[in-house]
Amino acid sequence: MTTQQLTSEIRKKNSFLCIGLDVDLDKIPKHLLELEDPIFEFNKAIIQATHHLCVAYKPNTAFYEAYGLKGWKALQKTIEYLNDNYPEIFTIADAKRGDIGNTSTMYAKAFFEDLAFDSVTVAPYMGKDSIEPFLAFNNKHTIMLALTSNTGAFDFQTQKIDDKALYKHVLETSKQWENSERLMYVVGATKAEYFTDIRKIVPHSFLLVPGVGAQGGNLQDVCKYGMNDQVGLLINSSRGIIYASNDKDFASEAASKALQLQQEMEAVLLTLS
Ligand SMILES: O=c1ccn([C@@H]2O[C@H](COP(=O)(O)O)[C@@H](O)[C@H]2O)c(=O)[nH]1
Repeated sequence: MTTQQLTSEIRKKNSFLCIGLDVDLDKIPKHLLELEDPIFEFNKAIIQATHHLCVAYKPNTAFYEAYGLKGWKALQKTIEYLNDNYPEIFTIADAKRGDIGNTSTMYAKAFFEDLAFDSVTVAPYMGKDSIEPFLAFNNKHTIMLALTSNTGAFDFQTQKIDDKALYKHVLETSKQWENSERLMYVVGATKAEYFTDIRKIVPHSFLLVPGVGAQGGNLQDVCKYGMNDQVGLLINSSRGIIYASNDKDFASEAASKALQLQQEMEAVLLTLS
């Protein structure tokens, strides 16, 4: 999917919501556990109830890898279900990969070719030759951690090298890499006060913004400081939506939570036009 297609979907749905599919078998409704593939059945019900309210889904691969082969199969079925039924929806494998070049190429093949995700998250720590193999894939997007939502972000990311915060070095340096127009960046919603500086470095890039909902990030502040003239934001909520209820009404309750966020987004978008 191209960024133009993503932007047009945002305009069509008046939404830049990304729903995180972080499935924890201890948190999903008990009646699903009797089914052959509870993880996929949970995802399918959430997707059916919310697809008209969001433009992206983001399974975090940790929640699938934790269940071994059956978890990986559920991830595969989920992405196939999305691509077959909702090809207009942007898909993100939140896997935070990155390694020496030949290994990164295999990670990229796993997520872009085998699983056919539109994008994958990567960690910048190993530098240019660990990320360029992902960027080599046409019409795919590589979403690099810039300033994360957790408190540990202050351990390294905001520390200064030559009087400049490390996350700024990450943003500036990555812009020089081959096919850097295929990069997007992760910036936590809990770091709203940093968005103005970040937009000075990457004014046109899409930012994936986790941390709204369960982590307490503020949607209005993120929009105020992080939005560009193409919107340029994908705001993620996982637990705040998918675990709105752990009873038989889980999908409709998830849809209610997604609707609240979509309506807030629509109100923001109206002020732009
Ligand atoms: O800085 C980051 C990077 C990734 N995440 C991931 O996003 C979701 C957030 O889930 P919530 O339940 O909405 O808090 C989860 O998969 C994280 O691993 C992040 O939170 N912060």
